[in-house]
Amino acid sequence: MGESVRVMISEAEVTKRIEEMGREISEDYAGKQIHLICILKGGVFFMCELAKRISVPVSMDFMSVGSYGDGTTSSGVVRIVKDLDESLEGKDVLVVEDIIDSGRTLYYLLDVLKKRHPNSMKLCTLLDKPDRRVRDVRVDYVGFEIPDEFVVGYGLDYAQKYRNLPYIGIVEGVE
Ligand SMILES: O=P(O)(O)OC[C@H]1O[C@H](OP(=O)(O)OP(=O)(O)O)[C@H](O)[C@@H]1O
Ligand code: HPA
Ligand SMILES: [Mg+2]
Repeated sequence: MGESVRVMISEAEVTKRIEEMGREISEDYAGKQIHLICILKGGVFFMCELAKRISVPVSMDFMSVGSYGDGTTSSGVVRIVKDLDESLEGKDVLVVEDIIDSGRTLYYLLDVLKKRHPNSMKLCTLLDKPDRRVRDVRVDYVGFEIPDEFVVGYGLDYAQKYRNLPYIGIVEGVE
């Protein structure tokens, strides 16, 4: 059987939820500036859509942390592929992710970022897959809680494919 993608969360549903999250975040950070940190590559679509719906001033930086390679399970070894350009000293940092799955990526990353003395640090993810958690990570903003399925689209890949799908889908017909 060939590989195919079935829609799990439609483009309209994702857009509506991101609008709500943008409003909630803007209220919570009223009077402040948010330093958004995008975790590449998966976080990029969500971060762009979210940033457009935040009404307080934002600055942005990008970091790439890899552990999945081309498979559907994490290797468990997290490494920084590209570090941030700017210091976090005194900033109100909001880390933006596409998905929290085992929690390994964020567990490692939050530990690294906390040591850089931000004024505050919160975590925002489009998708949360709690059934697969092996590391405890406190998430402040969650778009959707999803079941234990390997998903693609909206930044999420399977072997680097499908990131550009405008919805969240389930890959079928793969190991
Ligand atoms: O909670 P975890 O089990 O650690 O999984 C979540 C992480 O894995 C994916 O990134 P990946 O390492 O595949 O890099 P990518 O964003 O470039 O695809 C995803 O974008 C998250 O960053
Ligand atoms: O379900 C997933 N899909 C794509 N990439 C991922 N990285 C962690 N979990 C996933
Ligand atoms: Mg990936």
